Amino acid sequence: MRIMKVEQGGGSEALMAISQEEEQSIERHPEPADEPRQLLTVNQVERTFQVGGSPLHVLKGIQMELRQRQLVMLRGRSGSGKTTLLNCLGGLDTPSKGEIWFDGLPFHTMSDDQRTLIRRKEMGFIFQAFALMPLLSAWENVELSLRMAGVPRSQWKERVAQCLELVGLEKRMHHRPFELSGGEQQRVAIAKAIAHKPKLLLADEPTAELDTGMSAQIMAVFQNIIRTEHVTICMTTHDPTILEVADHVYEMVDGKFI
Ligand SMILES: Nc1ncnc2c1ncn2[C@@H]1O[C@H](COP(=O)(O)OP(=O)(O)OP(=O)(O)O)[C@@H](O)[C@H]1O
Repeated sequence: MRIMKVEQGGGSEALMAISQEEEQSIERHPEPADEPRQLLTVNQVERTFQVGGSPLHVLKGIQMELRQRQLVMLRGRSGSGKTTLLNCLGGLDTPSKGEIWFDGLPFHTMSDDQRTLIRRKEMGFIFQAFALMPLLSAWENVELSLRMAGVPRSQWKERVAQCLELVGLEKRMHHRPFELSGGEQQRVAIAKAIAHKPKLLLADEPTAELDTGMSAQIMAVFQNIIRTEHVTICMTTHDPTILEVADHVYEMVDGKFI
């Protein structure tokens, strides 16, 4: 049995026990070598919430796939279900029906602890709930992410410098969030989310608070990290001006893709 730290909303941490047997019981089911490489497959996913005693069907049979090194966008009106889907993809929530396969792992049948383990090692998040720590510098924020992911301390310095450079913040490394612009803060959030070399980066409205110029810069950073870090990015957006850089756009209306 070992004890690990897990993130909670608002950046706080909790201790969670993960048994060795549980770690070992996570079996991957790799795809046959002759098929194209998919990172994530979503099969007929539904998510229903109970609200005031009645069911609210938020996801109504979602079918999608993410391949390695793709930039995929989920677009749709407020309330269409984008965040709910992103939460399911990241294992923060589980579907009521259907399957989610992440890199050969059946996310839909795994325990919360198993999903937490995979999430910490193989996914990065740019969500409000995983926002920057306000009293820590850009450098310390990225370092914290490596500490949380269990990366050996000896690797921190080089990796933090590399990530801040990747997002173009090498000259602002020691600034704290309130000393940075909105776009720069978002770049720290990106550096923090990719520091532990995840396979999948999930971002909920990463350009929502930014003007057109800054949004374009963030998209350029995304394209850069796909090229250099070989990560797959899935993000939600309302912004029609950034859609052209996506490899694929899923349009969501009332819990379904159209
Ligand atoms: N835990 C929950 N319990 C009950 N209803 C929920 C829950 N989470 C989401 N919903 C409902 O599901 C619907 C879709 O919400 P969701 O946040 O996924 O939409 P969205 O497309 O991301 O919207 P926005 O663009 O405004 O963020 C909303 O009507 C919301 O109220």
